Amino acid sequence: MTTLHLWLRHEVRSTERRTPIVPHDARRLVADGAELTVEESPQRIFPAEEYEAAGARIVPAGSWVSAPRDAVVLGLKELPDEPAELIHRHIFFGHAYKRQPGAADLLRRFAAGGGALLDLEYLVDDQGRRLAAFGFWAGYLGAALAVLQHRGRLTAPLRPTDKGELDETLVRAPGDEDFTALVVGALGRSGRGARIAFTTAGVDPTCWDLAETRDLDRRALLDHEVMVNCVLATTPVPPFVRDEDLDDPARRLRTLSDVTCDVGSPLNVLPVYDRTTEWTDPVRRLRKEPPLDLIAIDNLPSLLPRESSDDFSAALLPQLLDFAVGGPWGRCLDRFHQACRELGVTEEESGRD
Ligand SMILES: NC(=O)c1ccc[n+]([C@@H]2O[C@H](COP(=O)([O-])OP(=O)(O)OC[C@H]3O[C@@H](n4cnc5c(N)ncnc54)[C@H](O)[C@@H]3O)[C@@H](O)[C@H]2O)c1
Repeated sequence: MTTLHLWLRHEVRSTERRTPIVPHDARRLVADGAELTVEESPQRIFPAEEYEAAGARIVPAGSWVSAPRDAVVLGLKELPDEPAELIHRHIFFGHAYKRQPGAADLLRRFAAGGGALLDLEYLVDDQGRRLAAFGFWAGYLGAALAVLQHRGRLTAPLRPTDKGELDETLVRAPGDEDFTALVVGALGRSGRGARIAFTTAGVDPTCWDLAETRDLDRRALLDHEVMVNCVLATTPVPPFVRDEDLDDPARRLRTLSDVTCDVGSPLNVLPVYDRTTEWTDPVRRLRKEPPLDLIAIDNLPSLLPRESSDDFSAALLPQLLDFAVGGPWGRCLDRFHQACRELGVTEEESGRD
């Protein structure tokens, strides 16, 4: 059996402090016989020294481009624009299989170099269930920001924090008024996170999932003052909120937090806005009268980099310890080849399969 050589890369996005493997789990990989190389990274929440103490070799940021060809490069988010040809197997969220902008260009780089994308979004068990995901903390933060906004306590710009500090701001203070809240997609990962954040804030939300939206009671939805959308839509459904609902004088909804952020997609259940909000400006007023504020941040878990990395890494570790040709990684590779075919990207014979 060949030894896995895993190469943890630096993230190019400067606000990305998360990591897919934390030092504690790096130690397990090394103990299991994996060779682990870790790039220095100024913003990663865990310093390189902790990986070194776990048995990893430390190398400069971005040096994966000259890593041995058999190294598997591990990251979370986008690669830099260079090199044009990608010769390695890369594990990260490629966001390239739903015809996103730049998808074909990325796949072409892999095809040109004979490398492959093992997309973390498509690392699934034999039932198709995701094996490692950040959803819980996305929902937790989506609900937490909605509570803070609704109570007039959200300050911008947002900055990464830890759960203890965040929870202190969530605890109900004297003078905080009761409000009604709704979590849609409540049975999923992010829905669970949202429910727990509401509980921390002393709010008992209404919880809806597929059964409750099948015959949507939009009036009941609009009667909630705060709504957090956590659905993972796979087929188009009637929108939960429409433009005309925003103009409805009877609407009680004041704060809308969209964790799903499917803006622009045909599957979008909240087609009432056209762009996400940012850490610098997390809230956008959609209507003045009655007021409605939107929060739609698409990188929520990065606001709790330590907790979200710990959870993600714990889920990914067993898969890395069993990095085999078939199984979940085989399915990832099949999905990569399928995406190349769908986008008309011709792969060279890489002899990798
Ligand atoms: N904003 C962010 O930073 C961020 C981060 C991670 C994930 N996400 C997104 O959050 C969404 C949810 O992710 P997840 O990991 O919680 O998914 P999940 O699959 O664990 O849960 C989704 C839930 O939505 C429910 N659902 C689907 N369609 C529904 C409908 N029409 N009505 C009611 N419920 C419905 C499902 O039954 C399920 O319980 C995804 O779109 C994901 O991409 C956003």
